[in-house]
Amino acid sequence: MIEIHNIHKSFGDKKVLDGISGVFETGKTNLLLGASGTGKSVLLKCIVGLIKPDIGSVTFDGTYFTNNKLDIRQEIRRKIGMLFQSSALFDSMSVEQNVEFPLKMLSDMPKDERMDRVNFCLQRVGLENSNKKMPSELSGGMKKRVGIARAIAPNCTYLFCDEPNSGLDPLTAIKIDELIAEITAEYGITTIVVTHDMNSVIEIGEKIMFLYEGKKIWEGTRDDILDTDVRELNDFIFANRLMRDAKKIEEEEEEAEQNSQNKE
Ligand SMILES: Nc1ncnc2c1ncn2[C@@H]1O[C@H](COP(=O)(O)OP(=O)(O)OP(=O)(O)O)[C@@H](O)[C@H]1O
Repeated sequence: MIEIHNIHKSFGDKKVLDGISGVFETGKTNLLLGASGTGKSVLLKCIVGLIKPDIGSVTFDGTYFTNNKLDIRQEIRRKIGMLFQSSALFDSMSVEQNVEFPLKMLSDMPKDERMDRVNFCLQRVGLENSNKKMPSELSGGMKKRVGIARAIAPNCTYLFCDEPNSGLDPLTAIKIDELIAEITAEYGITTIVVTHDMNSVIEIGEKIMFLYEGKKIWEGTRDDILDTDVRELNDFIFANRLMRDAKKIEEEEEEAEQNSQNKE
């Protein structure tokens, strides 16, 4: 479980995060949702320690991260897997070498064990026959899969994904979302996904935190998001025509059910 407490961050006189607190649960895909520029990526960077918050703290499974001693922060960092928006694969390395890279850097595993782990992770993401391929030979979806395999290779406890399905077609995007959610549940990882994609919310939003102008103004699950009465969240959700149609169908079904109950 990751807990954040009263996170504030400004750049000059621009306030980006304004006192955000919350809990990201273990074994769940926790979504950080919000429109462009609301501070999602800055919050993610504060959590992983790439940006230091001005005020506030982050705790990983009860251990303070922010402002703690370097060795303790390094130990937590070793448990973090990151999936970047662009996949960020090393172009000059094969698929296998990309996935092996964090094991070489972060562990003293012998070569044969490393290769077992690489093969296991590639198989888990559905890329068992792609070891020797170069990133330039891969589709966008395959690159994301390699990125996921690389993130989980060192047995991460925490997984951070910054807009993991950006640039993918809708079907591939859903597959990547599902893969992240499956791996999260299977290995009991605490996963945080930054997104502004309502499809992701519907597919994998077990726990959602909605940010608006640097504040958390709503949290809940995909099951209750359509019934929210928070105006800013409603505006965000129903800017999408498909979501407006889904809501209309839901209301019509409820009305029909009500009518039939009244008749009985
Ligand atoms: N290093 C920085 N220096 C100054 N301003 C920054 C810095 N990083 C982010 N910002 C500003 O903070 C605000 C929030 O940015 P952030 O990237 O967190 O938004 P976001 O919600 O992730 O948006 P998007 O969905 O478009 O990625 C933006 O106005 C951005 O310009």
